[in-house]
Amino acid sequence: MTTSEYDVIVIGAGPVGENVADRLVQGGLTAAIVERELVGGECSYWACMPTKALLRSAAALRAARQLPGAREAVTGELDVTAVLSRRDSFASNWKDDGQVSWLESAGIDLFRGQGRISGERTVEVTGADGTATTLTARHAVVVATGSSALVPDITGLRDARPWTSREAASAQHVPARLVIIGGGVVGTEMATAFTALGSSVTLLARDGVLPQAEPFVGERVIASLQAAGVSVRVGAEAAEVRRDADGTVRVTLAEGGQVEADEVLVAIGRTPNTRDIGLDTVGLEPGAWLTVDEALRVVGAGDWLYAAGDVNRRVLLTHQGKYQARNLGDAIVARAKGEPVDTGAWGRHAVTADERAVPQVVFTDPEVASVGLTVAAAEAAGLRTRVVDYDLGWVAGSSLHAEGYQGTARMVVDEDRRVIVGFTLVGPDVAELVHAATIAIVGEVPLDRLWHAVPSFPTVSEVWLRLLETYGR
Ligand SMILES: Cc1cc2nc3c(=O)[nH]c(=O)nc-3n(C[C@H](O)[C@H](O)[C@H](O)COP(=O)(O)OP(=O)(O)OC[C@H]3O[C@@H](n4cnc5c(N)ncnc54)[C@H](O)[C@@H]3O)c2cc1C
Ligand SMILES: NC(=O)c1ccc[n+]([C@@H]2O[C@H](COP(=O)([O-])OP(=O)(O)OC[C@H]3O[C@@H](n4cnc5c(N)ncnc54)[C@H](O)[C@@H]3O)[C@@H](O)[C@H]2O)c1
Repeated sequence: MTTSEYDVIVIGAGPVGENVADRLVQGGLTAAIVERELVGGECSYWACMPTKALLRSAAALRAARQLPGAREAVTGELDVTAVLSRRDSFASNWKDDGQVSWLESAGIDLFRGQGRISGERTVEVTGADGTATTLTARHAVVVATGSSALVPDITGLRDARPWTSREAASAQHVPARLVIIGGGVVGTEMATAFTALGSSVTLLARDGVLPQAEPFVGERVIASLQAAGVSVRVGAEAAEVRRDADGTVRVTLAEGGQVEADEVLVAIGRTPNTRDIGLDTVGLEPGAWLTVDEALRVVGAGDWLYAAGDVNRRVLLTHQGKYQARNLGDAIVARAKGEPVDTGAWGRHAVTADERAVPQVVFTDPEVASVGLTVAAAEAAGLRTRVVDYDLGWVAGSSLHAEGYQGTARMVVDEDRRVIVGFTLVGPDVAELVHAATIAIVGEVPLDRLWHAVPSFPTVSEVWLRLLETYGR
């Protein structure tokens, strides 16, 4: 067994772990990172990147088909082999050489293997060949071990060899029939992708489609999925799953009836990767999400253990995890150097945006882009709100962008402060519009000042002016 000492040890080299380590080294500390699979984590190989690659070509084709002139030039169908091959390259063919080189260039030491906390400021790494290395940290240990797909206890499901998001994102063939359990982000994105790739898709959305979003979002996505041929079963619950000897999967529904498919994808949320990371050695419960305070310190574990990214359950998104990583990395550096740390609201080391301004884009057809609070969330937070909706199809830029453009924008205003606290867009290509709303919310820009932020004509962004006009001056 060998022992090495670093200022900080990071467990998990996903996007969050990598960014924490980078900030630490840029701040002058030494950092070791421990990874048991591929450097780059879920996002690079089985989540964000490959799924968006699966979706993008079909989206471009749809966009061309919505425009006279371009439409006539599209004479063929989606080339599924080319899409899968492009997806493979976006997943770096499931090899992490590029990310390993980046770690080297950033001055971060990589230890491959399962990392387990084995006491205060100590992490033991067990390599694939059984070799053990003990790492000790002068200042802190950061857990950034992420999350995995949650597979529920539905009778027969595990024996039916279900797909999780991993198998969907890395699929090497397109099943003729796909049944998806869960109407959330993974369920709707994968229904969009696989129906475009040629699968006959059934979506079992027990709790509705994208139920966390503004209600008009689910309505529009359901309509569009149905128009694309997806069978959307709102309220349907899978009670039993069986795979026949010939490979056919049969999902029996709680309300009666059966859906037959070639593959079943489970997309009902995530579970934290904390089962085997030595939490018991520091008095914490293995398998639980790690609860953190405003400084991202793990509650109940002393002042040396931090958790960032999916594993702390604050926000399960790459960009928000990386935001936590940057601010946490800088805070650890500041503490190590005896410099002041500011975790007060919007402070340099705070993660205030996690509560007030989380942007998310769902790459369905149409796209959904939102930031901040929904009306329901704003009211639950006790805010006196005014809601302004605008039909994106009425904006000159939208009608130029696509024939028969359909979409909606909603602005939620805190009436007491006259600032925007929530913004939701649904419509073709709205993804790139949401950052303006993020800036307005984070900057707490008063509505009176927003009248001076003039959107270019004729762009879809002119919806900002229309929303202000509808709100009134
Ligand atoms: C299908 C899908 C699509 C998604 N699309 C998007 C998207 O478009 N945009 C977006 O913002 N988010 C998206 N997400 C969410 C995003 O993938 C996660 O929020 C992000 O990956 C979290 O990063 P992380 O670093 O916290 O964890 P992870 O990416 O899960 O990385 C954790 C790393 O830790 C390693 N690890 C775990 N335990 C140990 C251990 N004991 N020892 C050593 N190593 C360990 C793992 O192998 C892994 O490499 C998507 C998620 C899914 C499932
Ligand atoms: N574009 C993106 O930003 C993107 C894309 C994919 C995933 N993600 C992230 O990955 C995470 C996981 O996505 P997800 O879709 O698995 O989770 P999710 O929480 O978005 O959706 C899961 C859905 O399944 C439903 N559900 C829960 N238990 C169920 C059960 N037993 N039977 C049927 N339905 C059930 C829930 O009500 C929910 O609507 C999300 O938190 C999301 O932020 C992000």
